[in-house]
Amino acid sequence: MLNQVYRLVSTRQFESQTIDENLTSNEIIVRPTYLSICKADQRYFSGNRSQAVLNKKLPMALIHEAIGTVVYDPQNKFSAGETVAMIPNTPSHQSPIVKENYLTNNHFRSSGYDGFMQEYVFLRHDRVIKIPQDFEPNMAAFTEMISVGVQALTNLKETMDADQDIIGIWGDGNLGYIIASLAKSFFPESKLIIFGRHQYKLDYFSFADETYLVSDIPPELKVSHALECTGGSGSQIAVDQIINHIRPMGTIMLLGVSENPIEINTRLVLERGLTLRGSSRSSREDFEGAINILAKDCKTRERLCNLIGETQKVSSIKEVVSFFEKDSTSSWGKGVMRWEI
Ligand SMILES: NC(=O)C1=CN([C@@H]2O[C@H](COP(=O)(O)OP(=O)(O)OC[C@H]3O[C@@H](n4cnc5c(N)ncnc54)[C@H](OP(=O)(O)O)[C@@H]3O)[C@@H](O)[C@H]2O)C=CC1
Ligand SMILES: O=C(CO)[C@H](O)[C@H](O)COP(=O)(O)O
Ligand SMILES: [Zn+2]
Repeated sequence: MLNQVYRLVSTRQFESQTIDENLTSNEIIVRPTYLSICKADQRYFSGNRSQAVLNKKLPMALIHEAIGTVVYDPQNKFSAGETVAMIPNTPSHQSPIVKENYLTNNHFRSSGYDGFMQEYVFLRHDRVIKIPQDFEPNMAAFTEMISVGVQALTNLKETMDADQDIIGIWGDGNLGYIIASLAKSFFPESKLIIFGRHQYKLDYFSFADETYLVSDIPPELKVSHALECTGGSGSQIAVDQIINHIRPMGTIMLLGVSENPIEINTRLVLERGLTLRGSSRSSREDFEGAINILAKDCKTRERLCNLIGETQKVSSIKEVVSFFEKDSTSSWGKGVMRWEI
């Protein structure tokens, strides 16, 4: 079957390429409908990766946050027209120890393998998951990012000590907001404090117990554990600040992506017995967890709808480029394309 794949070929330039695809019995065909842009997509689109990485990974279809409708399922596990979230990570084997999103020879769509900017997506059965009909589609489009939050909070719960008093989140943007929205499901008794750089963004976190501008944190304030959700150059400052505002033996979850290594004050990490744990991407189990939480808790669903930013129908490559440009300058929320190419 001939399929149009819309690949980024160079900075800010997409091309439609025709691929002849063969459906295997263990695969399903999905028509993408709502596609949500991640900061990782923006780094490729704007060329904010090393030339070596760009040479290695491009041309490549972007987008790893998307929902779609089932077109054909040879195993009839899904009916045509059903709405599904597509899981971007495709592991080639299982491990009793390593979670599927950390296995080495993974294929992660839009990171070396074609993402969801396609006419049709051919996926393994276990890489799609049903989305309840009452989920707002622009919010459901970023189920993957919500599943990343489930993975991070699950990892924190696995690693932290018995002190559950105060959970601190550094980062007042998309990832920080998602994790803050999920935190009460994981730590209902804990106090939630958000640390950000913009008061107008912190104002969205009205459900948190406290918020602070990072330029104005009381020196004596200490959190039990923290999640760093900043990335880029901000993460070095954030991690340094967390180390200075965390209790002994606290756990720091690292989620922000930086192009260059960051410096960490290891002397204080040792002195305070801190644990740093990386958390990246997510597994099918995290998608199931995210959907279960949202299906049961419409308040969290509504809260996450506050994260819907720019939305637009796109029916040409030109409109995709202009939407990426618009998203890159948007001050709040997730940009979501209604895919009509
Ligand atoms: N680990 C994973 O699996 C995933 C990682 N990510 C990564 O997470 C990072 C954040 O993504 P996203 O939330 O979408 O980005 P956003 O830009 O929406 O949010 C980041 C926010 O953190 C603020 N910030 C920067 N420095 C600090 C600091 N020192 N203390 C507190 N806040 C700070 C930023 O302010 P300002 O804009 O002024 O810098 C911005 O408002 C990115 O690097 C992204 O690639 C995203 C998805 C999954
Ligand atoms: O956004 C993410 C997951 O949702 C990851 O940070 C992203 O997949 C990292 O990929 P790359 O190394 O290609 O930037
Ligand atoms: Zn992402």
